[in-house]
Formats: sequence, C-alpha cells, structure tokens
Amino acid sequence: MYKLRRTMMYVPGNNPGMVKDAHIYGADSIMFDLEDSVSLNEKDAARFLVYNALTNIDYEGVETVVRINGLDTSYGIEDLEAIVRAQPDVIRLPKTESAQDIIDVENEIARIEKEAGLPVGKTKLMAAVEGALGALNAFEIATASKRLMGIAIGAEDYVTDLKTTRSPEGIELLTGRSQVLLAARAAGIYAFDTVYSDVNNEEGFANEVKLIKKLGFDGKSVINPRQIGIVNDIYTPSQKEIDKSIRVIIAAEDARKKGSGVVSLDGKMVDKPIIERAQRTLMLAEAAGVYVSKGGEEIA
Ligand SMILES: CC(=O)SCCNC(=O)CCNC(=O)[C@H](O)C(C)(C)COP(=O)(O)OP(=O)(O)OC[C@H]1O[C@@H](n2cnc3c(N)ncnc32)[C@H](O)[C@@H]1OP(=O)(O)O
Ligand SMILES: O=C([O-])CC(=O)C(=O)O
Ligand SMILES: [Mg+2]
Repeated sequence: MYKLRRTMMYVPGNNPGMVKDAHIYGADSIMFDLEDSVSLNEKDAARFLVYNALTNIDYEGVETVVRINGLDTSYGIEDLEAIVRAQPDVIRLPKTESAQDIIDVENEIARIEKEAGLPVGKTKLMAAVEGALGALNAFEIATASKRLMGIAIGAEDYVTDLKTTRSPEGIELLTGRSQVLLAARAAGIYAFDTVYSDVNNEEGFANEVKLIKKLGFDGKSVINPRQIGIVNDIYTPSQKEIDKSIRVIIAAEDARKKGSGVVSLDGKMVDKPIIERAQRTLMLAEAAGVYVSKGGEEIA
C-alpha cells in the first residue's frame, strides 16, 4: 500500500508534553526537532528527551522523523550517535547544500548502525534544501543515497538566503520549489513543501496547500495540530474525483478489450497518461481510506 506523507508535523524536541502526545493528532509523520526550534542551551536536553521518547513511547505506527543539527555544527555528530540508536524511521538533514553533505551523514549513520548491531541501511534519510546552493544542487542531493526517501524545501531559511521575504502568493519560492519537486520526481522520492508560520491564518494556509498540491508536492511540513486536517482534506481525493477516475479506468479497459489505446469519455480523450493519473487518484483515495478497490473491479 502507498505510504501517505501528506503531513509531517514539527515537534520541538525540548517540549516533553508535545513530544509525548505528538502522534494523537492525525499527522502522517511526526518530526522531532533538535535544530532551529531548540535554543543552544537546550540542545543536550532535547537530544536526551527525544532519545528517551523514541525508546519508550509507542507512537502507534505513526512515522517518526528526527531533524538533527547539521554536521557542520558541534551538535550534529552527537545527535546522530544518540538518534540512530533510538531507531526513528527517518533522519532529516537540514540546510543540505550538496551530495557530499548526504554522503557524510550516510557514512556516520552506517558506522553507528554497525556499532549498535543494527542492520546497515535501516535508518532512512531525508534532505531539506534551505538555500540557493542546495536548490541548485537538488538533483545531486536527491540521488546521493539509497536511504533517501524524500527531499524538502525549508522556506524560512531559503528566503533569508535569497535576501527576500515570504509573500502570500509565494512567487519568491517558485524556483526553489520547482527545483525540489523536479529533483524528487526524477529521483523517484517524495517531495515535501515547507512550513506556514501564521498558524491562525487558515485561509492563507489552505491557499498555500492548494498551490503546492497543484505543483505536485506529496505533502507539507506543519507546525501545529490545527494545520493537519486542512492539509489532509485538500490532499484526499473527493468523491467526484474518485467517480471520474473509476469511469476513466472502466472506459480504458473497454477500449483495451477492443484493441484500442485511446478512447473518448464525455467528449474528452482518454489515453495512457490520463489512465495513469486516474490510477494514482484511486491509489491515494485507497491509502486515505475513502475508497476500496476489489481485485481490478472498481467499486466506490
Ligand atoms: C523555521 C522552522 O524551523 S519551523 C520548525 C520549528 N518550529 C516548531 O517546531 C514549532 C512547532 N509549533 C509550536 O511550537 C506551536 O504550535 C506554536 C508555538 C506555533 C503555537 O503554540 P500554541 O499557540 O500553544 O498552540 P495551540 O494552542 O494550537 O496548541 C494546542 C495543543 O496542541 C499542542 N501542540 C501545538 N503545537 C504542537 C506541535 N508542533 N507538536 C505537538 N503538539 C503541539 C499544544 O501542546 C496544545 O496541547 P494541549 O491542548 O494538550 O495543551
Ligand atoms: O523546513 C521547514 O519548512 C522549516 C525550516 O527549517 C525553514 O523554513 O527554514
Ligand atoms: Mg530552516
């Protein structure tokens, strides 16, 4: 079954209450943060808290991600030493600028996995691109390791690096988002969009989610439980889209039986890419629990 990753919720790694309950809000993934939401004098406490949470709390199958500090800081290696042993599903590297950044993390993870007696390759990785150099190198980053399950854009640092600010329409992010999205698609991994910081602006948030869905992203980082439902709703195929997809697949099947690759449905051409999109809609609907496929026969 396709793994939905519509919502990845940041959880400050130094907040015991938030760390303890992070999985109850319906996010597809929870991301414990050791980086920028944690002040320098709390770095050790946060690492200790997240290690203990991962080794003691049952997160009930919700995917766990930890954002470590970069290896160019004095915390990065210590984060890896503790967190790899705590066995989250994924480690996220922030501010990734090159394939070498990924290779360096990969080598450290492999060493720690070996030392800890864990299967080498167990820990998945994701990379966040948060500046001009990372955006320019997005494809080499996305293909630097077999462990990589996704690549994300981190807009707050990105616009700072570009010497601009975020706007409601997000024009300043278009190039960075496009680089990340194209790199993810070419590499065959997930593409994640960035946080929206104004948690009380639901309309602005929903507009941004519609935009990034249209661009092709698989999901988005969120910073508050109130943002989860909005993303999941927008990303879940509607009944109308499901019905349409079923009709496309049935029409295509009829055409195939008649030996034709192209058919017309409601006056519009249906051919291979349209069939693939319909199949993807049904796959997403099934993963979201709003549709059940039954052995090739499509039923809503
Ligand atoms: C640029 C970057 O690097 S962004 C990434 C780093 N930033 C973060 O991680 C920030 C994460 N988010 C937060 O800290 C908070 O949501 C804030 C500060 C934005 C807003 O906080 P609040 O106004 O207190 O949120 P709100 O009132 O909606 O909280 C409701 C409940 O959800 C919990 N909650 C809020 N945010 C989170 C979260 N990110 N993870 C887990 N639980 C959360 C609160 O603890 C509260 O629980 P309670 O009802 O049991 O007390
Ligand atoms: O990854 C994110 O979206 C949050 C972040 O670090 C940034 O925006 O700089
Ligand atoms: Mg950042």
